[in-house]
Amino acid sequence: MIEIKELYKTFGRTVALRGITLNIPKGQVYGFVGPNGAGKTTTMSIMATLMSPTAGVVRVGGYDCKTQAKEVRRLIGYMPDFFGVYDNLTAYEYLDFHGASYGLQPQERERVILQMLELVQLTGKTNEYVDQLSRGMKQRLGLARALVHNPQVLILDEPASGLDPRARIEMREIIKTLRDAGKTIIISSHILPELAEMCDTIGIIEGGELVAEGKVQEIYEKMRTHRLLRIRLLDKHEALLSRLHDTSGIINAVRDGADIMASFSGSDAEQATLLASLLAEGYPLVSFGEMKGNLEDVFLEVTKGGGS
Ligand SMILES: Nc1ncnc2c1ncn2[C@@H]1O[C@H](COP(=O)(O)OP(=O)(O)OP(=O)(O)O)[C@@H](O)[C@H]1O
Repeated sequence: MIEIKELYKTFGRTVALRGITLNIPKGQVYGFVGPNGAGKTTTMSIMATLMSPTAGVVRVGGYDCKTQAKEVRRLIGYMPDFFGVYDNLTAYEYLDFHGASYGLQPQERERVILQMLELVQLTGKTNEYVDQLSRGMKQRLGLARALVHNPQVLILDEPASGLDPRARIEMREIIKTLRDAGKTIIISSHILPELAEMCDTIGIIEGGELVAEGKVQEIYEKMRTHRLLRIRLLDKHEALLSRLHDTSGIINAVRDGADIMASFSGSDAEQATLLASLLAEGYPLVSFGEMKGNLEDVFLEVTKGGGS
């Protein structure tokens, strides 16, 4: 449904995108993850036909975002990361204005707007002024706006940013409903564990490049350069620490209460050998296990030193 090929974008001397290539099949939820300035907004703006690429091609539903912008716009709903100021417009009027700009006839518009307000749980705020809504409500209204013309593809730029935990959960639930309705969704965020739960595929972008892509677990496996071991023992902690510091493959080892945490760059076989040796050497081990990281750990590892 979305095809990005060798996408480059420069702003003067700043190279914002350096050859991004990705494909998003119909009905998929794709999470775009990266630090500030990585290029998420730039990529999404190009998809939304608001910006032209310097080089490369972006197609939505087979239409070229640069040369067939009108066709692309019919297919997409875009929710930018900033919500503009709309003095003196109620939530209803705001959606009515956008519905009209998509050419929806008054009767149809009314039906769709009421349906959208219900979807984003703003039915009770129909006649409230937009500027008086909370940030979470404004974000939901922005989502309703993006949906007014029933687009097949949704491009959501950090829809949960600045929201409190409860508002984030509400936004996530709405996005799940849209996913279940078969929309193709591309969503960017810094809220990594939430993306992991919602998305089929995650793309990690840094410095204008896609540095990893795949299912959450695949990325984790692919990008992991070392594993974190948690070793619990009855005593001999200091002895084990110095033993580990002299062990090849151990990058670092620290004490954490009754446990020792060690980062280890060896293979499964080397890990098995280490465990067997420690037992043979008489360390009173209670447990020896590998800690599974979440997407946040992967992200930090992948993008270390980048962004902010
Ligand atoms: N209009 C512009 N003019 C000049 N430079 C720009 C412009 N838009 C973006 N950039 C630069 O392009 C790079 C990518 O920015 P972009 O906004 O796409 O990142 P992002 O991943 O969306 O970051 P954030 O999470 O902060 O929104 C940054 O270095 C940014 O400063």
